[in-house]
Amino acid sequence: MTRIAYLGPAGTFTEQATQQWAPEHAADAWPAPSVPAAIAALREGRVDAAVVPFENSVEGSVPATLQALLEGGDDDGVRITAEVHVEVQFSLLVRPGTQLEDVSTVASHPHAFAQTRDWLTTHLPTAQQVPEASTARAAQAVGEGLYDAAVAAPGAADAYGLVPAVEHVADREGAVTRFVVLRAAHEVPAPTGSDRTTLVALIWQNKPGALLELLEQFATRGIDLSRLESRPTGGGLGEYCFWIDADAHLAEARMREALTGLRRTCRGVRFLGSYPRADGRPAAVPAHADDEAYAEAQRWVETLTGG
Ligand SMILES: O=C(O)C(=O)C[C@]1(C(=O)O)C=C[C@@H](O)C=C1
Repeated sequence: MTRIAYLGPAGTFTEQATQQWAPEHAADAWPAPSVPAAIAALREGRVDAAVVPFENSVEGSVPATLQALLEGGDDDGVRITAEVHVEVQFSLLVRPGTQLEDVSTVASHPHAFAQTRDWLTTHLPTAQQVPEASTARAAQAVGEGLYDAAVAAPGAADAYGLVPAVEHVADREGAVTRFVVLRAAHEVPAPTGSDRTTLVALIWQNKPGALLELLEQFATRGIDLSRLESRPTGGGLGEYCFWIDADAHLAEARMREALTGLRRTCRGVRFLGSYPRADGRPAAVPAHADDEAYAEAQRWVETLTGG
């Protein structure tokens, strides 16, 4: 039995991701009130896995998740072990009988507001927007009479006795949110040939070429990057760290070499996991960068002293 924490309450997109990832355990999963609470439950051993939102194809990364992951210090053993993609659709949910013209307060998750901004500006220009911890928490609060409407997943309506006033309120159809499954104790799943590694690198400030040097660690080893994002460290204006998704696995020689290069040249490196890609796209490994090429080169170096 795998005990899972997810960003709750019931009816979030994160719950959908949990059902997709572990259908057999999802019914018993714990709906955490926030992303930090889900990750804290994992760190404290109260659950075996935590499912949290990571980034969205329209609005980008989820700051609460990135921040909570970094709070683990140098290495608390928390690892991303899987990713799940969920297509997100939004409805405007209300209590039965509420008309659109009666709506003066709308609640939702900030990422959901960002994805329905144009619709809300056009159709509810004077309504007050209230951020909540999740879309389902917003729907629950509407059910409790705290707000008039919630922007949430269509499926959240049933859980809280609501009905859709309007369906499909997203500004862009086909948006996808990427969720990650976290586990503790340094767990790294075996390579599959379609893997990603997530890292955070802190470069030396005011060092010309520091970012180029960071990128070179991957480029010279034939590793494709699928994501590179600079985010403030919180330590002062102008202090940034880089979030990196690299298309390679820790078990591969090219990735291990890149990590040693980062360790030597950066101010700090945080390894957050190697795990299978949700889309299953096979990694393109140049011939000069596969494990055999590294092994052959190593054997050659050893012959140089006549050994
Ligand atoms: O509030 C939810 O339902 C969530 O699962 C969180 C979340 C997010 O953090 O981006 C997930 C998907 C949507 O993009 C909006 C909200």
